[in-house]
Amino acid sequence: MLRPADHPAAPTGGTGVLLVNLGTPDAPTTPAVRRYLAEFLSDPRVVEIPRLLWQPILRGIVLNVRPKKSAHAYSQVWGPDGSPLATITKAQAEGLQARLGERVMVRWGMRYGRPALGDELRAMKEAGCDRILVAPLYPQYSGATTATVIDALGDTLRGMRWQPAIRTLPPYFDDALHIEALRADLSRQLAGLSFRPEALVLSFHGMPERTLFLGDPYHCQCRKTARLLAAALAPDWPGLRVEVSFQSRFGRAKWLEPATDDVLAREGAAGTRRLAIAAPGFSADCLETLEELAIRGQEQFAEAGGTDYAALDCLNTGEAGMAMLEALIRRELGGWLD
Ligand SMILES: C=CC1=C(C)c2cc3[nH]c(cc4nc(cc5[nH]c(cc1n2)c(C)c5CCC(=O)O)C(CCC(=O)O)=C4C)c(C)c3C=C
Ligand SMILES: [Fe+2]
Ligand SMILES: [Fe+2]
Repeated sequence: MLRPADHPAAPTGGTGVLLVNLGTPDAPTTPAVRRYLAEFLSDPRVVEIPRLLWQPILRGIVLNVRPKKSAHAYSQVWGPDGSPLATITKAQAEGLQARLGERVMVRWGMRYGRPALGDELRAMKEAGCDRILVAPLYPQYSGATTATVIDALGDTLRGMRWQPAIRTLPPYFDDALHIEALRADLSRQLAGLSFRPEALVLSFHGMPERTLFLGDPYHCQCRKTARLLAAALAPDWPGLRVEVSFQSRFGRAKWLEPATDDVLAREGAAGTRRLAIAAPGFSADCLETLEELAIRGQEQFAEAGGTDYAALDCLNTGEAGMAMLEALIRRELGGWLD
């Protein structure tokens, strides 16, 4: 038994911020994507089909078919430092560290794959953080994203004898700071295009439609972000028509509509020739924006008759997005910064 004098000297008194995003494979290869999808798609928050029914489908079909297709898609967007989602999230953490200064420790972690958010949280506690703000980088709340980060956080805390105090960043879908960051960043990008778009499509990640009827606020929060952003853009972009769509459908169930690929085809068929698309639900560019919107979206719109197409960047590490992140986090840290 330890006497007080023998007690290991644990550093204390520190404040930490842990940025969390979804996660991504370690490599754009079929085995790495299979490992990642096995973890991601086994989360009952993500696929809400009873385990005994879903696991045989996942192991017997999905994980034999999808990883090869997805690995090809990842290989088209993979950068010199790895997956864009990981590279950008890391750069956001470094940028935030520089903005907040050395009194706060900023780290980043992923819900699925590496670096695992639980490992990061434990490392922060061991380094002396006894107050930690966990910030899921999802502007809109959904059970499949925000809630599952909090679940994993709870699992990690359950394994700790001496837990840090925890705060979590609330969803910021309608926060004036967020809408202003999106307005400023998208305006800057629209002004830099070589053409003037007739329409701006705001594409959000989809969800099974039944989650809306079960009370998940995701759909309404996406709609509200879009409505506020459209109103904020209107003075500088008169006549720019703003449309909302939902991308990345998965499986056979009905997903939120309208689907992004249908909207692009419909716009082209209706005579729209110049179109821009943005993804205000994603805090960092990733497979879903760089491959699905920038590459496949362009093909879909061109096939439908469109001539000019631009997939705009997410907030990433731009000034508008980083200033927003700093302000949201300073506000949430409040007295922890004193
Ligand atoms: C049932 C399946 C899925 C649900 C529900 C879902 C919700 C959801 N996802 C994001 C954000 C991202 N998803 C990303 C990739 C991705 N999503 C699914 C499936 C569901 N997502 C799959 C199978 C994949 C992997 C790629 C593929 O095989 O198509 C990503 C990008 C990850 C990356 O590595 O770049 C993000 C980000 C949200 C916000 C959301 C619900 C609101
Ligand atoms: Fe997804
Ligand atoms: Fe809604």
